[in-house]
Amino acid sequence: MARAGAGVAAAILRNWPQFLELESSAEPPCAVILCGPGNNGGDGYVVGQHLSARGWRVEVLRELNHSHEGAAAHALANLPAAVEQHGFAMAATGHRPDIIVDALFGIGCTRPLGTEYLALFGAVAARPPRPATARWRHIPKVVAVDCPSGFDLDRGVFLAPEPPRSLDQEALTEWSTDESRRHIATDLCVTFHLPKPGHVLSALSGQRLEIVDIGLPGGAGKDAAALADLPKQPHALRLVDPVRGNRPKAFQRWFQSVTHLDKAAHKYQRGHAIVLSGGLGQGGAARMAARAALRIGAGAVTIAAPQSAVPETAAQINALMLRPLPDSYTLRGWMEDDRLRALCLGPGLGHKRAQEMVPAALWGKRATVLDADALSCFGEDPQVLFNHLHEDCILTPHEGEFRTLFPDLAAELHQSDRLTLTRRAAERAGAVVLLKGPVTVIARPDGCASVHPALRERAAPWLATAGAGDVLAGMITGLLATQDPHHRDILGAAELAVWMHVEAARQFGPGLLAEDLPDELPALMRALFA
Ligand SMILES: NC(=O)C1=CN([C@@H]2O[C@H](COP(=O)(O)OP(=O)(O)OC[C@H]3O[C@@H](n4cnc5c(N)ncnc54)[C@H](O)[C@@H]3O)[C@@H](O)[C@H]2O)[C@@H](O)CC1
Ligand SMILES: Nc1ncnc2c1ncn2[C@@H]1O[C@H](COP(=O)(O)OP(=O)(O)O)[C@@H](O)[C@H]1O
Repeated sequence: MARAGAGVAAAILRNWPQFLELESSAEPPCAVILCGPGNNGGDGYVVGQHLSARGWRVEVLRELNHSHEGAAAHALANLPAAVEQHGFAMAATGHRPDIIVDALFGIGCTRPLGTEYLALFGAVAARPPRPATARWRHIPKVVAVDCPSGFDLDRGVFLAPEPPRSLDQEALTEWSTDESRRHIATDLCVTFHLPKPGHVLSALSGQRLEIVDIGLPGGAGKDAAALADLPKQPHALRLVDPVRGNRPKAFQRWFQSVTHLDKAAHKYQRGHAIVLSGGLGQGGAARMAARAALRIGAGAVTIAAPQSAVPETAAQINALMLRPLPDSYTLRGWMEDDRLRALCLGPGLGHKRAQEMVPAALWGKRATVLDADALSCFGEDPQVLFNHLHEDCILTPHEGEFRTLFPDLAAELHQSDRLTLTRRAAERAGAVVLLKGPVTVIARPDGCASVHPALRERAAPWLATAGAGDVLAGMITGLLATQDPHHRDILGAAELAVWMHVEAARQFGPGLLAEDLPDELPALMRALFA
C-alpha cells in the first residue's frame, strides 16, 4: 500500500508537471481524495500523505465512523494533521480542487456503485473555483486508483448502477442516457504490478494508464515468464501484454512452450501445414498465409490450389510447395498422411470452395484455422459449421465475420463486453474463437480466455491493412503445425501469433503491407532467441 500510494502521487506529478511549480507558491495545488472502506481507500490516504508532504492542500473525504483494519488503518493514522478530513456530506463544501482522487473502490468492488458515491464526484467538481487561481486550474483532473470505482477489471465494464428510486419515468430516461451520471470519467488511471484485462477492454482502453511496480515478483509489465506458466484451468483469464526488453529468456521459454521445436527434427517432424487457396487471380491471400506459416516455424507448407490456379501460384512461390486440389474427396484422401498437422482455410478461398472444403478438412481432425470465407460462407446457417467443428479448431473472425456467425451476440457488442461475448461464441461453437481488432480477445469453449491489446505504447495502426488477417491465420497455422498432435495448445498458439503479429507490424512501422509481415518474423525471432 505504501508503494502503491507513493506511485499514484508520483504519477500525478509526472502527468501534470505544471503543479510542481505551484508547490511552494501562495496558491499551492489542491487535492480532494475520496477514500473508501477498504484497501483502495488506504492507498488514497498514502497519496494524501505524499502530496501533503510536498506542500499540497489535501482534503480527505471518507465515512468518518467507519473503522479501517490492517494497512488501511495504519495509513489513516499516518495522515498528517495538515490533511483535512471530512465526511462525504461535505463533498459540496469548500473550493474546487485541482485534482480529485478516486480511491473509493478498486478490485474489491463487487457490486454497482450506489448513486450516493457517484454524486460525490459531481458535488466536488461543482464547488466554486478558488478565486485567485488561473482559469486552467478550474477544471479538476480525476485520477483513479487501480480503476474508476464501480468498474469490473475482469470484464472491462462498469457494473451497471441501480438508478435512484426517486426518479420518475422522464428523469429515469435522462439518467440512463447520460453516461456521466452513471460512470466516473477519469483522466488518469494508476494501477499496480500489471495491467488487468479491464484496463484494455472497452471503456478504459483509450485512457491514460500508468502501471506502478509495487515489488511483486514479475515486475511491472514484464510478465512473459508468467505467460509460459499459464494456469490452464477453465475460466482463467490473462492479459497477453508482455513488454519486450531485457527478458529474452522469458520470451524464449514462452515461444518454446507454444511451439514444440525439436533441435534434431527433420522438416516433417517440424510439422507440415496446408493452406487452401482460391481460384485463378484469388490466390494472394493464401500465399501470404502460407508464407507466414513457413516463416514462423512449420517445416513444410503446401498451398492446395484448384488446377486452374496452379500455373499462377507456381509462378509466385519458391520455398512453398504446391499441389492441385480439385475436390473435397481428394482432401479427405490427404488426411491419411500423418505428417499433415495443420490446415488453414478461408483467405481468398471463395464461398463455394469453402463450403465444399471445410467439412472435409474438419473431418481430418487436424489443428484447423478457419478465417474469412471459411466463416462467412456459413452465414445462412452457422450451425452447419458448428456441427463439424472439433476441439482443435480455431475461428478467427473480425467483427463483420463475428456478426455473420453470431448475429445475436454481435447485436450486444456495443453494450456488453467483448470478452463475455467471445467466451459465449466459443462455447456455442465448441472451438476456440479469436475476435480480431486493436484489442483481440481469444476464448476457449471452457471459458479460459486471453486479451491482447495493441494499444498505447504497443499501438500498431499499420495492421489495419488489407490482408493482415490472412497473415495472422497463417502464423497461427504455422505454430500449430509445430505442436505435438497429442498435446496441442490452440489458445497458446493464437496468443503467441497475435503478439508476434503486432510486434512485426511495429518493427516495420509506417508503410506496412500485409505481405511484409512474414518477412519481419526472422528478426523478431532472432531478438527472442538472442
Ligand atoms: N496486491 C493487492 O491486492 C494490492 C491492492 N491494493 C489496493 O487494494 C485495493 C483492493 O482493496 P480491497 O480488497 O480492500 O477492496 P476495495 O477497497 O476495492 O473495496 C472495499 C470493500 O468495499 C465493499 N464494496 C464492494 N463494492 C461495493 C459497493 N459498490 N458499494 C459499497 N461497498 C462495496 C466490499 O466489501 C470491498 O471489500 C486495490 O484496488 C488497490 O487499490 C494496493 O494497495 C496494492 C496491492
Ligand atoms: N488499428 C489496429 N491496431 C492493431 N491491430 C489491428 C488494427 N486494425 C486491425 N488490426 C489487426 O489486423 C488484422 C486485420 O485482419 P482482418 O480484418 O481479417 O483483415 P483482412 O481480412 O484484410 O486480412 C487483425 O489481426 C486485427 O487484429
